[in-house]
Amino acid sequence: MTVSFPTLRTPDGPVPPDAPSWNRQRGSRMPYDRYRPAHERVDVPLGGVRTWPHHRIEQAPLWVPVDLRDGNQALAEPMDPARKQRMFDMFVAMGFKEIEVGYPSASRTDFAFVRRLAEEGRVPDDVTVVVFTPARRDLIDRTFEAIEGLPRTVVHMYTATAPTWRNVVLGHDRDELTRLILAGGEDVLRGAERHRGGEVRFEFSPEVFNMTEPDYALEVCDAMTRLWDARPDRPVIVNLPATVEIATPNVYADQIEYMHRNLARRDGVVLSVHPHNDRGTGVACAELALLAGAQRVEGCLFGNGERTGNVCLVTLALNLYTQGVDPMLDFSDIDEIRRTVEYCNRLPVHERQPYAGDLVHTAFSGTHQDAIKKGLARHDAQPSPDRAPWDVPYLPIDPHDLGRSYEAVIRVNSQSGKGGVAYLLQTGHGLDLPRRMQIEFSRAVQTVSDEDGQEVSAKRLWELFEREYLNQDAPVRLVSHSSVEPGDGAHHLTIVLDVDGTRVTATGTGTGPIAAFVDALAQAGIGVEVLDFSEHALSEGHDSVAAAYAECRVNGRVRWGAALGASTLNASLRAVLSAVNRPWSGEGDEVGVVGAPEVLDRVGEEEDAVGA
Ligand SMILES: CC(=O)SCCNC(=O)CCNC(=O)[C@H](O)C(C)(C)COP(=O)(O)OP(=O)(O)OC[C@H]1O[C@@H](n2cnc3c(N)ncnc32)[C@H](O)[C@@H]1OP(=O)(O)O
Ligand SMILES: CC(C)C(=O)C(=O)O
Ligand SMILES: [Mg+2]
Repeated sequence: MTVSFPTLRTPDGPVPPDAPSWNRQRGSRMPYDRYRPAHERVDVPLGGVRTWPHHRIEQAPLWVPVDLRDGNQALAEPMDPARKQRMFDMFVAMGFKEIEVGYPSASRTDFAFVRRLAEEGRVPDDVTVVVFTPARRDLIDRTFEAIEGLPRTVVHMYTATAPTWRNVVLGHDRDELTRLILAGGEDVLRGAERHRGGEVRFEFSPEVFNMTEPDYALEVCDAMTRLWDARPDRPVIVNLPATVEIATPNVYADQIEYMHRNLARRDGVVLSVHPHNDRGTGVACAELALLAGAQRVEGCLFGNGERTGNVCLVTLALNLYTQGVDPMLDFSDIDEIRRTVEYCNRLPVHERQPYAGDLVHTAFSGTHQDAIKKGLARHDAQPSPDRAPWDVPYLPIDPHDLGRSYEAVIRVNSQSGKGGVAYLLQTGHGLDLPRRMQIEFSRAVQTVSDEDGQEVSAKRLWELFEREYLNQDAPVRLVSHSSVEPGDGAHHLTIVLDVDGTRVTATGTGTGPIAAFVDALAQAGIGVEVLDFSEHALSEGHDSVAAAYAECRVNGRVRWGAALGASTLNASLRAVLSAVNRPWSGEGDEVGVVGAPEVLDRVGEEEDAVGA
């Protein structure tokens, strides 16, 4: 069936003449030619001489969350003071040492929040707050009013420097804009001289740095570090934003390396980056920028921020962590961090958000589940699993490290296989199903999930297991049994059965209790052959003591039975009956006599009877 989408036009332009035969894509009628490639919009420095591809990130940069300013200004409902305070306190608890707390000249709420930090002494001794201002005297003065009494502050001044902003927004050519920026810088200097209280340092951002001519960005930044007398003992932060992402991350890296190599007073400069995520590559930009010489990264938790957001600091820091580099931040309760950010921003964190989304440690698909189950089993077999090297397939990080349990790691739907099903029964109920039984049961589960198209919850999975194997309304039930071992190697077992409401007593003999049971069943007219058998004690915390599984041939059909029991013997006998009783479709399905059975009183030697 062809479905029509009336507003769409299947591309019907020519197939490019040089297209290979395996690619039949045609030209679209989208007006892509309205857009220009990055290399036509900005000069890209460093062609052929870049060094960043050869570097590695071996230590965490200085992380600076800008959620309380850049993130906040992007919210339909900006944070109220309580929300701001809660986020600030969380940043402190996580280990951030430099925190941008707002744009105090922008609103009364921002101003009041900074005042509260100052007046109530809420900034710990080792934390520096950053406040943001444009290069306008009235707003700079107001900014200094806000920080009066704060122990350590960075005053962060910004002005857009790219041609479109110069021409369209600010109406200044390069020289005029440099003068405006330097005038702002002087106002900041004066504010700092008059400032009563603790230390003030300076930060300058040429907004839209990534679209600014490299020589002009360099000229303006050098002018600012000269004006502010950048020195190693009182460094100036030069923050180079990709305010709107327009290029692949390698271009940003080239731009950062160019500045890193050419900035004057480099040892008096903290080189900072501030990527946004318009192309979805904010994280890549930040990482490549670190390779290129950046020392400080501004971003927001879970990537809040204007449009597609700021670079996500959680992803960046945990990317380092999974390389064995200390992120110098604490993520050991990622869900608490996520809840706090969701509360403050009134925005949900996506289920697929790296490291923190609800689904990111979850596997639905069968082969992934199988691999994870095997990987976790191997991992847990090591002496101290919590400290052991992590190498579990499909899980780039141990969810435990983030305060998560393994419970959500495996979830079952129609894409799942035996591994996931077995894992859930094992973790939820302590059952260790034999491999062929896993295969059999997962088919039953798949039939159900295929039919209703939905996820099979752990509760539903257990109901299915009970229905398949532990059914109490079965036609043949074991009422009682008593066994005797006279010492001649033989085992004698007397059983009382309830067969469709009729009591039947029978006695059997065999080399072990199961063989004797099978013999007794045969005497009672029930033919069954036990092909494989296993049992185990349930893991701690489960009420019953034993689980038993029996693979049986009944009426020429092979199927598994299972039972839980207060004793191993009880569970074992009822596991055999479970196989006898299980409903299945097909011909000649009644329970019937098949002659004297040959019984195996052993575990796991049979070849795969059900198929892999
Ligand atoms: C990439 C970024 O995130 S930059 C930060 C952006 N954040 C915000 O804007 C949030 C807070 N801002 C605000 O609340 C307001 O913009 C205020 C209170 C700061 C200023 O408000 P207003 O005085 O009404 O000015 P408005 O918002 O219209 O700003 C535009 C004016 O500032 C000028 N301007 C813009 N950026 C800068 C700058 N960095 N330095 C100096 N002047 C600037 C513009 O040229 C324009 O001037 P004009 O009115 O002479 O044409
Ligand atoms: C650092 C400032 C100017 C900013 O938020 C940006 O450019 O994105
Ligand atoms: Mg920004």
